Amino acid sequence: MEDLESALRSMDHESLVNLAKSVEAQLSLQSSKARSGGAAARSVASRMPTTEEIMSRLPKKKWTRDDVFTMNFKELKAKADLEASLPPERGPIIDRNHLLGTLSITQQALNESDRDTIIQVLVEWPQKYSSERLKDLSLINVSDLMIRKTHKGNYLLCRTIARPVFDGGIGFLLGVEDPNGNTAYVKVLNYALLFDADLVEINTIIRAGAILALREPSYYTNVTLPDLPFIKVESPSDIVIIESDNPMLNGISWKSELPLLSRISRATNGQAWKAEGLKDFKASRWFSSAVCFTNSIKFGFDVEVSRLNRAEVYLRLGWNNSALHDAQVALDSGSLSDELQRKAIVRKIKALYAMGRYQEVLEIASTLENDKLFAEWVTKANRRVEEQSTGIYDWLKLYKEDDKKESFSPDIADFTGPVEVKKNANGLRGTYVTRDVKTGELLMFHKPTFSSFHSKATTANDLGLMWTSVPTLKSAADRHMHRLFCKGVQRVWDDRHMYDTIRSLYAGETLEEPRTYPVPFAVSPPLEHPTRPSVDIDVEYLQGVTVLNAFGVQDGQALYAAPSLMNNSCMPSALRQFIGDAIIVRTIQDLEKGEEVTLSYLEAQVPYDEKQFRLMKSWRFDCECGVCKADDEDGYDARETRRALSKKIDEIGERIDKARDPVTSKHLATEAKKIIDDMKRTFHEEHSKKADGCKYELAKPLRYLANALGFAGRLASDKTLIEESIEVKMQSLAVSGLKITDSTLSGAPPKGKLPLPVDTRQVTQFYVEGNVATVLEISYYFLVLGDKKRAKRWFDTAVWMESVYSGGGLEVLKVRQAPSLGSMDLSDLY
Ligand SMILES: C[S@@+](CC[C@H](N)C(=O)[O-])C[C@H]1O[C@@H](n2cnc3c(N)ncnc32)[C@H](O)[C@@H]1O
Repeated sequence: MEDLESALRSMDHESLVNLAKSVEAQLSLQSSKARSGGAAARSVASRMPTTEEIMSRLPKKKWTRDDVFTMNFKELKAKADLEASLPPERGPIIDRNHLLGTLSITQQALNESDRDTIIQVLVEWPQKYSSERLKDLSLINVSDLMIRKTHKGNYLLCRTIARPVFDGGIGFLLGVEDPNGNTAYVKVLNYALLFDADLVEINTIIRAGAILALREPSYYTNVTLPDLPFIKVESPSDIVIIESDNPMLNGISWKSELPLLSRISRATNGQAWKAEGLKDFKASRWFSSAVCFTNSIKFGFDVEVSRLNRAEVYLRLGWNNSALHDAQVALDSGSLSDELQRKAIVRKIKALYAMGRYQEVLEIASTLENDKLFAEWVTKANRRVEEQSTGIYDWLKLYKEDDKKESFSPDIADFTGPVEVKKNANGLRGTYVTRDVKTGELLMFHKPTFSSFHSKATTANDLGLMWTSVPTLKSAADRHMHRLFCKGVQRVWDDRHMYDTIRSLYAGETLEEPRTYPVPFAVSPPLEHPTRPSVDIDVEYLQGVTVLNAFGVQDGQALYAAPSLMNNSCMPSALRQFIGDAIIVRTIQDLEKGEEVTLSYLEAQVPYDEKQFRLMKSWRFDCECGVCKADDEDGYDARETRRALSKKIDEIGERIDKARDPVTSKHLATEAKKIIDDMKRTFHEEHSKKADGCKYELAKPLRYLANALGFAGRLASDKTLIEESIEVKMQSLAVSGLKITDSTLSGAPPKGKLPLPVDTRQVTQFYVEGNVATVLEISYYFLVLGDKKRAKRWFDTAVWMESVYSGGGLEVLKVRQAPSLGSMDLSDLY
């Protein structure tokens, strides 16, 4: 801090007070009025309005794309467009002390911020990134910078004059100078790899005195501090950290002296860099550890060991391509001892395995099968090869592990079934089956492209985030989506093919058209240096893809490539589920070759108006599936009545769950029945026909009613009530999309081997755990009634349903339906 402190000391009292005021002004302004990304703000916690609140402001409204666009973004976009239309102008000369003082005070304010502090970030339009090679750009200086201009064809060479300040949100604030000693203020946004870093790591990557080349920099006015315009670096690939011995510095001399602190490097020889690398490795500072080992390699110290160490660090960062390369170079050196050679082979295998190149793992490991470790790799890789080609997995083991572990990432090979991506007649791209498939067929089981578990997120550095992205037309009141995007930056860092794949996913209506999916395979070169990504990262596109395609998984969020290409239907043909952070997509109805595979983006029970609003707001389309059309035709007033009745029955449901005697249960059943009858009247006559019987909002109320009837029936040994309960349970399944072919309650079932009492060409549209439980309850009630045959048929139906949903059958049913099975003795049936 010496440099900042001495700068502050050199200012007189009045300038200090003014400086403090201006920074405060900047901070408080940002709390009430969002500003361009990356600055701290003290403010009270605000929250996003609920759907009810939004809808109450605009009742009886069918949401259009324009409504949603207008709400927040039109004005912001107009402002950004206006700013962009003004001519560039020369900025003021920046006073070094003012810059250093601002950085220092900002750091102080951040240190003193409490947990309630929320950073408001407004991501403006468009975010820039350069795709020109540094060597094709020509040098400019600070005095050449023009405000409101992106300096195409140029790079700015500069070095930092203070430690970077992480603003707690999405940016690092830097003070820099050019070789002439002229200073500039830089905001480096989206440098995701350092957001969870500690000071040691931050200062290793961008140390005070670091030389930077900023590719095609953009210069902006600072509205709150007009004498501090800033360079905004939005893509982490635009900031190139230059080593002091880089030939491009030949002939460059720096006019001003570096402050003392900046002259102190963390290490000055290879041995010391290696030791620092090991220190960082032990402290899980992977990124800076990779930089330290890169330095020890450069100094020629213990090169192959350092390279192998770096390979291990790369594996931890998910940079498998570069890890593979390092391990291979070490092996090719021919200088490894037996022990190091073994390490190199293991790292190579780990990298190949992580990339899904199981055949290559087998080729290497099978020649070393006498070694126990390699024999295990052979077993694992063989299993993965089989999974990849057959789609056969040990579901029972996976579900059990998922039950036990938090933040679980299963060790599986990705499987993709008979699907292809193509456009329909309206030009909408989607996923289609390439052959006839049966209900319950596995279409995809994929590990995430990148994921972020909430429980694993470190919050040591950052403050709350209120994030509004104009390009993606999205806002978020927490940092989970932003964290996922950061994982995306890390994921594409050393993987060109993955980056191309991201570019082929839909990023929203305001951004470029996605490229064709799937993309041809591209070999990625290994990282030249850990701080230099192999791709030019279009952060705006990556953000768009992340917010539009992310799936919520247990305890986090994840992005998957192929599953992002499925469109929505509220009568979906497939269902997605998760085991840990891996996604499973299965059909829930028989499909003919060429039919579309659709998922429901929202939960079944969401009422139409909320659904329409959420689909429009988040994905900007109006769903035209049968259920939505039928619900739309019911009319707003009928739907409003239905919503009010739904709320009412939820209250009765709570009382039903608490009831302990048959009289109360019977009484509640009568109340529930009346409300359900009223709800049924809110669906117009043709609704069933148009929506294939689906009336999702009735499912839960019917279950409440059935529970009340069943409870009363069992306690009072009243056969009629139990039968009534079975009947209502069947109705609750039917309104969820199950086609019941035998709803008889008594009498002789047909002779011979009986089919199930349901049409197995389609299962309920949603996997609500309650659905399988409901079928088990029907089975149990038949058992109570002494009808073992029907009990068995319905039990077999539950096993079939569970197999459709999970691929697992009876044993998986026992795991997933353990709570239901624990409360009913069905052991006679299996
Ligand atoms: C996750 S993507 C689905 C795949 C996308 N169609 C593509 O080409 O990559 C979500 C976007 O697809 C479009 N979409 C999904 N379901 C739709 C539907 N039922 N009708 C119209 N557009 C839909 C919307 O533009 C939505 O924002």
